[in-house]
Amino acid sequence: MKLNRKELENRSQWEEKGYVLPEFDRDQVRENTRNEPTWLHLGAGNIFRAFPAMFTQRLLNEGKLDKGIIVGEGFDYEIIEKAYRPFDELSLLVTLKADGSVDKTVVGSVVESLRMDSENTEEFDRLKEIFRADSLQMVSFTITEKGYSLVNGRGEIMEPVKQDFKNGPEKPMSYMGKLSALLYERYKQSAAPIALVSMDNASHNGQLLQDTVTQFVRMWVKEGLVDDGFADYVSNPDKVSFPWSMIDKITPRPDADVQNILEEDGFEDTEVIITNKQTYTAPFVNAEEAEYLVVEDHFPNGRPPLEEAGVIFTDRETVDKAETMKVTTCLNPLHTALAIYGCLLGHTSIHEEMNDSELKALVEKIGYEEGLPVVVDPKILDPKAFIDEVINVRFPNPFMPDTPQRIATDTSQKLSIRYGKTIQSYVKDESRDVTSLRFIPLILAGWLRYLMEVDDQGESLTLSPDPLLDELVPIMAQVSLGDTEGIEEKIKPILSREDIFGNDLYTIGLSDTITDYFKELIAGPGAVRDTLKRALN
Ligand SMILES: NC(=O)c1ccc[n+]([C@@H]2O[C@H](COP(=O)([O-])OP(=O)(O)OC[C@H]3O[C@@H](n4cnc5c(N)ncnc54)[C@H](O)[C@@H]3O)[C@@H](O)[C@H]2O)c1
Ligand SMILES: O=P(O)(O)OC[C@@H](O)[C@@H](O)[C@H](O)[C@H](O)CO
Repeated sequence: MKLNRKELENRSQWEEKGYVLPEFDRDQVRENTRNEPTWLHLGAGNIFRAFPAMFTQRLLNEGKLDKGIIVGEGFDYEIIEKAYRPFDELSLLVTLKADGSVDKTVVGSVVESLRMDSENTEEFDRLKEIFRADSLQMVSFTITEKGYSLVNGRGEIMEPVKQDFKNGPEKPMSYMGKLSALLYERYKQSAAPIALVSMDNASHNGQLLQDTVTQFVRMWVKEGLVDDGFADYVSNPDKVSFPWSMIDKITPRPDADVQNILEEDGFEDTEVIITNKQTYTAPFVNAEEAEYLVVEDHFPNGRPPLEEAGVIFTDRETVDKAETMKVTTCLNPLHTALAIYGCLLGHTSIHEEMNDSELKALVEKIGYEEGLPVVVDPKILDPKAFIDEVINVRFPNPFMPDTPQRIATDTSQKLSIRYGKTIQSYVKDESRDVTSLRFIPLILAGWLRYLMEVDDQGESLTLSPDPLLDELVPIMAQVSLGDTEGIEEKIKPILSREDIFGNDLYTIGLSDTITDYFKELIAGPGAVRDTLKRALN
C-alpha cells in the first residue's frame, strides 16, 4: 500500500487492514478549494496534519464542508517537497490511544501544498491569488514561537527582515515579510476581511502575530513603500483579526515503532525524513487521542463550522485563561521539566520517565504544589481534571513515542512562559512568598546544567536545537563537574537574563536557590540524580 491518490481507489486493501479512508469526493473538494479557497494553513509540520487537518476531514466526511485546506510552508520547503507532494498531499494519521489500540486514518483534507518562497514565482503567485480571493476566511499558523520573531538571539533585527524593511513587499525574504506582502495583495485587491489565527504554543499568540505584522506594515508605510491605507486595513479589527488560541495535542516526531506497525500492514511509505533544517517529517504522523483547541471567535469574513468538530469558540479572555492554564501550569512546564532532566538522565521516552519515581514526583510537585495554587481557571476546562489527565493518562501512555529530546528544542524560548508566569504570580500576590518555590528553581538550575553538554554520567550530551545555543553553551563551557569555584559569577551572564526567564531572578530573590541547586547538580557524575532525591525528600 502506497500513499497516493491512485492507490486509494482500491479501498478494500486499506479497509481490510483497518485503515479509515476519506469519505468525500476529494477531486471535487480540490476543485472547489482551488476556485474558492477558504482556509490557508502556514506551517506544514506534524501538529497541523494530526489535528487541524484531521478535524477538517471529519467535517468533509459529514458533508458539513465542501472545501479543504491549502497548506503553505515558508521556512522549510523540503517538507512540501518530500512529505506532501510525493503523496498527493495525503497523510496517514496514527492515533496511539492509552488503552493500546491504534487508529489509522488516511487524511485527505489537505488538497494543495505550496512553498511560500518569493523566489519561486509560480508558487508565490498562486499564494498571492489565494490571498486576493474574497472567499478566503482564515490563515492559520503552526510555525513555532521563534517563527514570529524579527530579531536574532542577541536582539538584533535579522538580516532578511532588515532587507525587507528597506525593500518593501516586492520580493520579501523573511517569513513575516512574505506574510505581510501577501496580505498587501489582499488589501490592494479588495481589502476583504480575513482572520489570521496563530495556533502556536506562545503566550497571547494572536497578539504576537498582530504585533509582528503591524511592525512590518508600519515600517513599510514609514518608508513610503506602501500606502497609508494598508496600515489602517491591518489595524481595523473588522478587516483583519488576530484571534488568540490554545491548542493541545501531543504530537511527537514520526516514530520507528509506528513505522514498524505500518510496515507490517504492508504500508510502504514509512520513510522518516530529517530535513536540512532539522524538521522530522514523514508521510505519516503519530499523535495521542486527547485534543483541545480553543479559539477566540473573531472571524470578520466568516469561518468554517469547526465547533461541529469539537473546536471550542469563545471570547479572548477565556482563550487567554485556557492557554495560561495549559502552557504555564498544567502541561507545558511539566513537559519541559521532563525534557531537561530526561536528557540529563539519559531517558529517551516520556512515558518511561513517568516510571522514574523521582521524575514523576518532580512533575507532581511542579504541577500540584507550585502551579495549581496560582492557576488561572478558564471555567470551560477544569485545571485539576486537566492536570490529572496529563499526569495519569497522557504522559504515561506507553504507546506514545514522545521524547525529552523533542521537547527540549528551543527551551530558551519557552522558560519565560512555562515558568516565568507562575513565578510572577507569586511575586504579585502579597499573600505568597516567591522564595518558597523549590521545584521551579530546580528546573531552571537543571537547564543550566543541561547547557554544559554533559549528562549525569559525565558523558557528552547532544543538545536539541535552540536559537540561543551559540551564545549560551560557551558560557557554560567554563563550568566543569566538581568545580564550584566562582560559580556565581560564571552563571550570572545567563541567570540574569530577564528575556530568558521572564523575571529578574536576582531582584526577586530566586537566584540564590537556583545557584545552590546548580552547585549540587555539578558536584560530579551522579549528582543530578542525587540532587533530585534530596530535593524531593
Ligand atoms: N507537536 C505538538 O505536540 C504540538 C502541540 C501543540 C502545539 N504545537 C505548536 O505547533 C508548533 C509546531 O509543532 P509541530 O509538531 O508541527 O513541529 P514540526 O517540527 O513538525 O514543524 C515545525 C513547523 O514550524 C516551521 N518553522 C520552524 N522554525 C520556523 C521559523 N523560524 N520560521 C517559520 N517557520 C518555522 C517548520 O517549517 C514547520 O512547518 C510548536 O512549536 C507548537 O507551538 C505543537
Ligand atoms: O511544541 P513546543 O516545542 O512548543 O513544545 C514541546 C511540547 O511541550 C509541546 O509540543 C506539547 O507536546 C504540546 O504543547 C501539547 O499540546
